Amino acid sequence: MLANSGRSGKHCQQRRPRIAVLGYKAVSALIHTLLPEYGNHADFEVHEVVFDNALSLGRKIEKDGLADVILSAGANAVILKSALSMPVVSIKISGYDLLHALQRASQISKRVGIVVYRENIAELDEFKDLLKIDIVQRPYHSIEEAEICFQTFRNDGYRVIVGSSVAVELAENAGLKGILAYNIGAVRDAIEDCLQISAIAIMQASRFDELHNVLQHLHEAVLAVDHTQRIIAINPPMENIIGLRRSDIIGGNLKDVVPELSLDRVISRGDKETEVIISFSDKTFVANRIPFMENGIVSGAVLTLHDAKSIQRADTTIRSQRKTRNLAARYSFANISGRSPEFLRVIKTAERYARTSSTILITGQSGSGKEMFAQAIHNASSRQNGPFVAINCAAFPEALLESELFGYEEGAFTGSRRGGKPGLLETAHTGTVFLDEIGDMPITLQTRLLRVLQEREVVRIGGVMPVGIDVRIIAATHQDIPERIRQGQFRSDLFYRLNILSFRIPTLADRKQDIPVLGLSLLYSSLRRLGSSIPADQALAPLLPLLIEYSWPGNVRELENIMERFSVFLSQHSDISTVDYESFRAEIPELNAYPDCHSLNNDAQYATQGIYGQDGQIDSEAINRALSLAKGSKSRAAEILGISRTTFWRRLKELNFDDHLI
Ligand SMILES: Nc1ncnc2c1ncn2[C@@H]1O[C@H](COP(=O)(O)OP(=O)(O)OP(=O)(O)O)[C@@H](O)[C@H]1O
Repeated sequence: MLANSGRSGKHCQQRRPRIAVLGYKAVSALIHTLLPEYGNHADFEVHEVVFDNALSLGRKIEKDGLADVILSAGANAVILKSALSMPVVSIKISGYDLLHALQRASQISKRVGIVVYRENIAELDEFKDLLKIDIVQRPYHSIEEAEICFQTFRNDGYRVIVGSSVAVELAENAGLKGILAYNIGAVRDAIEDCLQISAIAIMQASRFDELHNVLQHLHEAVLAVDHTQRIIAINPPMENIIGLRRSDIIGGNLKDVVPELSLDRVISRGDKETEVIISFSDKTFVANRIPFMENGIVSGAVLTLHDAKSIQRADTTIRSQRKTRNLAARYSFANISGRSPEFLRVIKTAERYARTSSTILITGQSGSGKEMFAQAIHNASSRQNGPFVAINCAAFPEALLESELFGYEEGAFTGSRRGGKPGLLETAHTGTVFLDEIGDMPITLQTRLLRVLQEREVVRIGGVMPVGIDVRIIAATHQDIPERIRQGQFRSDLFYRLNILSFRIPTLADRKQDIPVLGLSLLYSSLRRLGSSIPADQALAPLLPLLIEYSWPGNVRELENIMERFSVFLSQHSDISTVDYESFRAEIPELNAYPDCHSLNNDAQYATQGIYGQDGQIDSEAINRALSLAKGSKSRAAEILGISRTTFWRRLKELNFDDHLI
């Protein structure tokens, strides 16, 4: 039997089984007899206690984990088994033992009393006839009751009784002969049971230790219970959430320690519950409750808790990282063309702002380059590796703009996507949000946006849980916001929040000096895209006077448009000398508003030599042409030629222009 006791397993070798014996004198005497046989296989702690003392000691042993199993007998065993959840092995009175004890008793007297705890032994009547003795059974429930019982036996003339170790002790106290009902064989069997149970307990404990070690390194909060909801493992994040130390709650029952987190349902049903939203100590968690099975029976359950906010954040980060490529800003400051002093000032300001993290408001007419600046700022900022998300607030109906910006939870409205959808503010986490045409944002959404700017948190439509976001806002508008505020169309508090840093991009009409350079770069890239080899500068020259005269209500975007149309027109020619400028001019009626322009075909001769003349320098012809286009205004003529006034004057001097002209 010993060989089968499970002590050969790998885990069992880690430590010896610990057996606590809680019995009375006769039991401890038997155990001591067996110690030479079992002392090498297990550590025995023998305590001589009964009833309440046995119970309180048993509780302590269980709580402090002082033994793997308790070995007991009679009343003690009954009491301990009903009160403890740790294993309690009782010494069983076998029929043979009893027969043996009764036979010994019959040699003293033919009238034998049997005193057992609570219940009568049913088989005794058969022994009566077999041994031809008179047997009387008396159950007892307390020491006092047992003492009275022995007095009665003595008064009734009994001389010998058979019973448990307590009974034997009390009988002898009452002047009777006590014979122990169990013999050494029963105790040996009980010790063998204890060794087997301990081996399993040790194996489990070592599994729990491994589990415990793994759990210590997890970020999520984990707690495991056995099938009775006794807490068998817990990790530090869960200790923090519950607010109790591992040593205080391990071994305790989850239902008593933290009833709110009870795993009753999963244990009784055996079904897992995943991603359940729960509230615990004023926080929202996503909980998973998973039962674990052994041989098809639920043997315990695991609870994991994730801070809902951190999940949302991780989700947002994953989503935004996944989309980064699509959400990347294309432009940097290097792509921004323009040399006019006022434009250079704007670029400098924007570059300075890029180094900060504050909200920026860019004003300027439509097409003046607001988004381009926003992208350049993002790319020059510390957020350059985060997403750049742009939305035009004037391009959506209010409800759609709201769901695009703030996102929504599943079921927030009819047709909402399963699992909900994050808004752009969430998607832009760690990056920049460009809110174009903010001046056109409906006032109700302005209120929501203001809250986001103040709290740095977004609540999805239909949701309750705020999600923390780290975004930089760059807003832009062509509207006169102070005027919108006066009209009650814009919240002044939002304006102050947005207007922390601001700059205005001048209109193209206000910086005509930039037209040659901008026109050239736009035409050049457009021709390249079409695969045309026509030289952009030569092709552009004849058109420049017209471009400079034009008022550009659509700003750079309009210039970009016209340059694109021009490049398509040019790409049909293989040689610049064959380009018919008059017919192109007919294609762009808006430019024809320019009153008394020259015939472009006459100017086309300049195209072959570029805007600055044959040798790349501005020659007298070019100057005459520019002066005539500018109706004699020298600063205007300099603008037409795309040079500064100083350069223009220097060139006039070099070319010995008439003094009156100078
Ligand atoms: N300084 C510049 N250099 C080169 N290209 C420019 C410049 N400014 C604007 N653009 C080009 O002009 C077009 C319009 O610019 P952008 O979209 O940035 O203007 P916007 O002010 O944001 O317009 P809207 O207010 O209508 O949205 C873009 O294609 C951009 O590439």
